[in-house]
Amino acid sequence: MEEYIAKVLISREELAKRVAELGAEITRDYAGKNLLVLGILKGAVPFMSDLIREIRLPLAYDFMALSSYGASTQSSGVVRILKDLERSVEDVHILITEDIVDTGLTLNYLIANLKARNPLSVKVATLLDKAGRRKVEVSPDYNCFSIPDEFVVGYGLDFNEEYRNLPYIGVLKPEAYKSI
Ligand SMILES: O=P(O)(O)OC[C@H]1O[C@H](OP(=O)(O)OP(=O)(O)O)[C@H](O)[C@@H]1O
Ligand code: HPA
Ligand SMILES: [Mg+2]
Repeated sequence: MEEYIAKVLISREELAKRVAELGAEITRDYAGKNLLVLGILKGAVPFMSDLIREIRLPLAYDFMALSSYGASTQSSGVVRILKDLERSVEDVHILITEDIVDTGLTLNYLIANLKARNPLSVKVATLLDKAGRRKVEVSPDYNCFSIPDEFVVGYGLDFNEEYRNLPYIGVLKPEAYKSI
């Protein structure tokens, strides 16, 4: 699997350190609040799983699965909900966890959709922010790492469903794209 990794962008140790810092910040900000951590399947799973164990507060967590509409590889901004929340959110502060904010189209849709359900608040924690690719104005409230416009994999991020289980964030070699 790792023969296709050109370089390690963020090491396992750097990930753990930064996720712990973010967890401490969220612990301070949400003390005394009814917190629902929302994981966006599938990429957010490793980040969310590590982050919730660094948040030293009572919390609930749930998941949503979203899909960009249509067969195009270019996201259209129209998003379908494949799996929704299990209960109403009017009494909770929602913290969305994402692996990456890229064009921002997914998050833009999701925030509007959640706000329409009248939660106490909606904020976003992302592992990676690729701000150079933004198509809509959306900025995460918490971000672990800002990254350049390179296609990254690992720690939840996939290429064609592979590489999600790498324990670090890596950049793919061009051969990886050509081999499929
Ligand atoms: O800012 P955007 O351009 O909208 O891109 C970001 C979204 O794309 C990825 O999800 P993907 O659809 O690949 O699903 P996955 O998490 O199952 O890999 C990622 O996990 C974000 O949800
Ligand atoms: O760089 C990326 N890698 C994997 N999935 C992604 N989804 C948006 N950007 C990326
Ligand atoms: Mg993906």
